Amino acid sequence: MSDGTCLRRRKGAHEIEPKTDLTRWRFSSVEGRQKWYYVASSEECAREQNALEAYTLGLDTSKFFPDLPKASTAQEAVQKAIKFFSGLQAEDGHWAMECSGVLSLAPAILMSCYAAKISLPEEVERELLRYILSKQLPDGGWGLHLKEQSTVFGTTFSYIAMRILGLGPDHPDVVRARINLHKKGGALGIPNLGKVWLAIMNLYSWEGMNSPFPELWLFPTWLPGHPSTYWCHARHITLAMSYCYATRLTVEEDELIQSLRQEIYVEDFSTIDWPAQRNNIYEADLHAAHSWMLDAAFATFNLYERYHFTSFRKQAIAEMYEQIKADDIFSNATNSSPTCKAFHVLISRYADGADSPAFQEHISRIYDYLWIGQDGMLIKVMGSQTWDTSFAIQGFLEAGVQNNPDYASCLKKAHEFLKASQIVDNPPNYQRYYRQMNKGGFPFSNRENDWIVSDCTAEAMRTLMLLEEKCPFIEDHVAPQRLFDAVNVMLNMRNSDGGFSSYETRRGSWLLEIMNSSEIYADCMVDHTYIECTSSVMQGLKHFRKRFPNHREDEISDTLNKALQYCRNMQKADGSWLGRWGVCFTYGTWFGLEAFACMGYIYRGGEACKEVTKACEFLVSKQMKDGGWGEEFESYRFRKYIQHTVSQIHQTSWALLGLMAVRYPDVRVLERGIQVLIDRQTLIGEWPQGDIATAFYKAGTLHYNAYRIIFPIFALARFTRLYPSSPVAKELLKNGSVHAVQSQNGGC
Ligand SMILES: CC(C)=CCC[C@@H](C)[C@H]1CC[C@@]2(C)C3=C(CC[C@]12C)[C@@]1(C)CC[C@H](O)C(C)(C)[C@@H]1CC3
Repeated sequence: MSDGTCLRRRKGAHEIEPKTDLTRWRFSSVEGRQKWYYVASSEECAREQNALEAYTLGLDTSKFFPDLPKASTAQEAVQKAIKFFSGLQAEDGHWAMECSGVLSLAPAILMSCYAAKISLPEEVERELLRYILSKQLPDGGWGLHLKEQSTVFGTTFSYIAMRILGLGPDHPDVVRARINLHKKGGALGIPNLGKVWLAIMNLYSWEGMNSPFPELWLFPTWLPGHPSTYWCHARHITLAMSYCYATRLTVEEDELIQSLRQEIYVEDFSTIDWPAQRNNIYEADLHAAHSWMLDAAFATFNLYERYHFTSFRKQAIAEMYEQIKADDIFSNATNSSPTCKAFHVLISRYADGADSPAFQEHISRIYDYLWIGQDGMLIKVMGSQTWDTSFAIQGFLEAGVQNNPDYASCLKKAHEFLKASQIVDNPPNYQRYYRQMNKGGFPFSNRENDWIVSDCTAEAMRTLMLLEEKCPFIEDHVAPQRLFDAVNVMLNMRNSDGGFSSYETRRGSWLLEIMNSSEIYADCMVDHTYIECTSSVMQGLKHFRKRFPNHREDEISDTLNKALQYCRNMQKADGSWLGRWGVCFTYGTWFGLEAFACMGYIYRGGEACKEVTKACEFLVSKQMKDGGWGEEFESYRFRKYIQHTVSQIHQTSWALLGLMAVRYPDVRVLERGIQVLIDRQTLIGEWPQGDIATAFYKAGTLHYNAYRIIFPIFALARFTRLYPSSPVAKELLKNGSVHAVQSQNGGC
């Protein structure tokens, strides 16, 4: 795939006509809680659509963002981009941009709503259908993510979703999908997570599943393989699936279900040998095969299942319910991920009752995950509110917008938002629920979600500090105690190898990966240590130490030194680092270089330490003919750099940011990259959508709509600040000599 058009199937957004009047959609957000709603045609729209709404929906935005002359320098380009992007800031100060790409999420929510008898507004349903149809592959099927070939999982889920949304079995797209599914042998080859949803929908027998052994939740935590040692996402998905399995939560049979039983299988439903399907997974769906140890464990669990003790089972159900409820309460029913959210909504309906406040709260929180983009409505993989806002502001400040009074209110609002995103207290009795202290941390999305991430904490804390240092007009500063809390939480997240994981400290060992039963994702059982998280925490702590040199001084120094050693240990022989949350070596190497830069390891007098030199050599060796960088998302799966055919805006920005962080001395290299960013900027000041920016767990990809804007802003701004005399930076100095301005304080 060359240019990212894969993100839009059917040759473009507008090939599938919108199913609602797009001008009637409105967006609201309070402290990052996002909500799209439709103003019925019988009602008066209380206000005109704003720039964010019109832009997100793909409507005409010329009255907000008129075409401007093409920028000829980095400075012009960055000013233009900031003017544009500040126009998209939401009313509560954050940037609300799509973070999407997991195609099973909307079908799962739809099945949950179907089973829990929740009716979504008609307009929401119509736009959900548009999105699903827009992602149908030419062969009639769907993958699990935007770059995947069609699979049984993707196709079965989208098929059921289309039927729930009202398309009949003879609709041409449904027919195409069915033919595709039948060619794959029907829905029986669906992986584990899919089997659970089919069983809930009464389309599959619980007998056809390997037992997840729900009693595991009653075992002591020191037992190897206890769920408390899993990565939080693996833990919570296992929890929800085990609860549904243990209670055999199943929707009543109705006409649609009877019909679906005929449609999604090749064989007669009543003749299927269910136990024989437990390990039946279609080849293209399988990304993490069972180990023999897992198969042996399943054989034991399945045997136990036949004779299990009812009293143990009851206790296990009660324990799992308590764990599930705790997450509902802590996360305000948004849960750790939308995958869990779909389960929890349904569990709440069955366990708490249709009229319970808990269930009603769950329904209202479905809207927190709904997002309408140019291809219709989808379920976000998470909101990226805090993350995107932190990087947007870092770029803005690097560009010096604090000196322009026009942006004062934008910066103030962002400051307010970030302040409001910090978690102010630990959840009650959190250790009981295998959580870690989170007081002072920041989430990826917004405070109400309650799940903090190490790098989101570091980036948000640093951004808040930068805002307060650079903007005299921001007076309502964060109390130092809140910054101390952020530092406490980060120090509490140190791993023994010196690095940092994402949500919690690393608990299980690599051995746990052998027991990965997800079948669709690899490397997802443990919260491993990541270069990105480690580097962000280092930059955050380094910045903090400048202002509070005596606060937990020894621990911070020790943490920084050990973290740097971790970075050294993780560097590959070719100088790169493997990034896990962005594609891939380019992303990882950017963070690796920032880590070294913030510790003062930059080029001086044309020389740098060997780690920095090698990393720069690696990046420079990957610079493409046009001056940009481009790496295929498959690099992560194959663990080697795979060259893209087209340079990508986000990767060009990451590579440039890394090189500039360490003051790479050959400015020509930087200028060529910067020129790509200038040339590709559109007339309104944004950049066109490129290829996918994130690959995770070896078999997932994510689409971040903000990355093609925030990272070029950051790179252009850093270039303009560091190399003002480059002819590519500023018009005024066009004839000046080209040299780097060495700064003493590294990239932080
Ligand atoms: C089908 C399934 C399992 C869906 C759930 C997906 C979530 C578990 C994924 C989606 C987005 C995701 C990849 C993300 C992250 C963790 C796992 C997430 C939440 C984190 C927070 C990890 C730390 C990273 O540095 C960064 C902050 C970039 C990402 C953001 C997205």
